[in-house]
Amino acid sequence: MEKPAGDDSGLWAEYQSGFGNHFSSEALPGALPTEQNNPLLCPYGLYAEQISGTAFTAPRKQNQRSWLYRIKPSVTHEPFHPRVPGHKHLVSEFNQLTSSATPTQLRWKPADVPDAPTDFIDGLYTICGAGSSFLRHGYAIHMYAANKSMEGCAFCNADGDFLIVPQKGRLLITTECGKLQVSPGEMVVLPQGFRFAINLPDGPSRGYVAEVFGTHFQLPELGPIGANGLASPRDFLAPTAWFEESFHPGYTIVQKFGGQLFAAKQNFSPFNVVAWHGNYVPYKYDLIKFCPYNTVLVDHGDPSINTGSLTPVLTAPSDKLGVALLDFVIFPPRWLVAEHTFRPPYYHRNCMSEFMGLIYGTYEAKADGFLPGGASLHSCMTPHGPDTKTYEATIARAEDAEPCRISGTMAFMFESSLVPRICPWALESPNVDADYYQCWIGLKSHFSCNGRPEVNGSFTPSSASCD
Ligand SMILES: O=C(O)Cc1cc(O)ccc1O
Ligand SMILES: [Fe+2]
Repeated sequence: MEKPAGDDSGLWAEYQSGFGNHFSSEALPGALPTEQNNPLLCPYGLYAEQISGTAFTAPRKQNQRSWLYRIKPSVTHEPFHPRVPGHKHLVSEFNQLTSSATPTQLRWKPADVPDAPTDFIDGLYTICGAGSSFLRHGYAIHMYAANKSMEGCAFCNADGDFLIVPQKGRLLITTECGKLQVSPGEMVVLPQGFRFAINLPDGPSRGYVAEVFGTHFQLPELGPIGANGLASPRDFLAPTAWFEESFHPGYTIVQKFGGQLFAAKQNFSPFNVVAWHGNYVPYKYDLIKFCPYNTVLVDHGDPSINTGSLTPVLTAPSDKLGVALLDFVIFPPRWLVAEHTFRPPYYHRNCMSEFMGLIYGTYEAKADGFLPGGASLHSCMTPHGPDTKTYEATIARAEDAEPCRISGTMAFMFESSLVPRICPWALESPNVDADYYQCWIGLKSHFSCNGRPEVNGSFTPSSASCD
């Protein structure tokens, strides 16, 4: 049970801990049928309803479904119609009509939260992505900037799972399984199909969203690390049953279906699930609980689970062994101890594409310009690495690098094997940092044919060749 920080109104949400568990929860005693899933008459006169997150026939290890026992079934609504007003900035199919590709390094300054009343749905906008929600393969990366709670409506994403990373402002999320309070520094997964409503108790709010089509997030394998470390299953928190019975004329279900919003009216709250059980559930995780593993002698390990400073919290797998559709990776506070090693991220080109965001603090590879709430995108094989200031400062103190602690920072990466296409409004945004490339242009040659590289002195280009 957790008390919301800064909230003296009492407990807002109660949780159950674990990842991938078969949870069960009831808000009224005896509301959960215990002998079978689908009794002829459910306790309290409830309706039984299943939500399936995988095909019925998916292997048992991957199979995800939950049984919801509710006052009225979710089918009790008028027909869906395209929502008016529509939403022009959501994409779930990435092709030449919706988005474009560029290999250039991209960086965005933090977006301002709009002054006009904007809720989570209207404040959501797609940055980039790959594949198609219709074909059940791919992902979209969105951001949101909003200032007001959703009122009289619930959102349902038929396209994929949302992994939300708030950067500013708490999210009070009511779901069919119960409530979740998510603060900056935490993340939350709202799986495909669940209805939810987001309240913004702190007003101006913004953050990042990864959406995966056709698969779900799972914990990565630990390999030689052993049975413990990285994100611990018990630190994942799922809601407990919570319901309201309200006559609510004009309540709207807003369904994202193929990137388009549809609306359907009903006269009651969809948060009418009195009891539920199953392993298909929303959940949250506090990133500071992550237990990173890292280099203890030399070199900057590869950004992989075993050796990197870069360790996936969650991974959405592709069909290729060891290759992610989308990894969620964090760069948490930790000790750097490597000897005679360039400790920041190395310069690199990667067949995977890297979208990064910063929740708070500064990121070790960028002395300037990568700000909390901002973002960067380095697509497949696009070169990138530390900016000039970081490089020069690192080699200037190379001789006496003591163990040091990176503190007060939380950066993250959505890393994918599918190459993203970028939405036009993201490319044309006034927040695009047109001078991003300048952060590397100043990297000068330290090359010297004759011995040790010149580090602090001035460098004179030489026409001599070394052989
Ligand atoms: O590009 C980045 O900053 C992310 C990153 C960090 C790191 O430590 C190694 C590789 C990598 O892509
Ligand atoms: Fe990188």
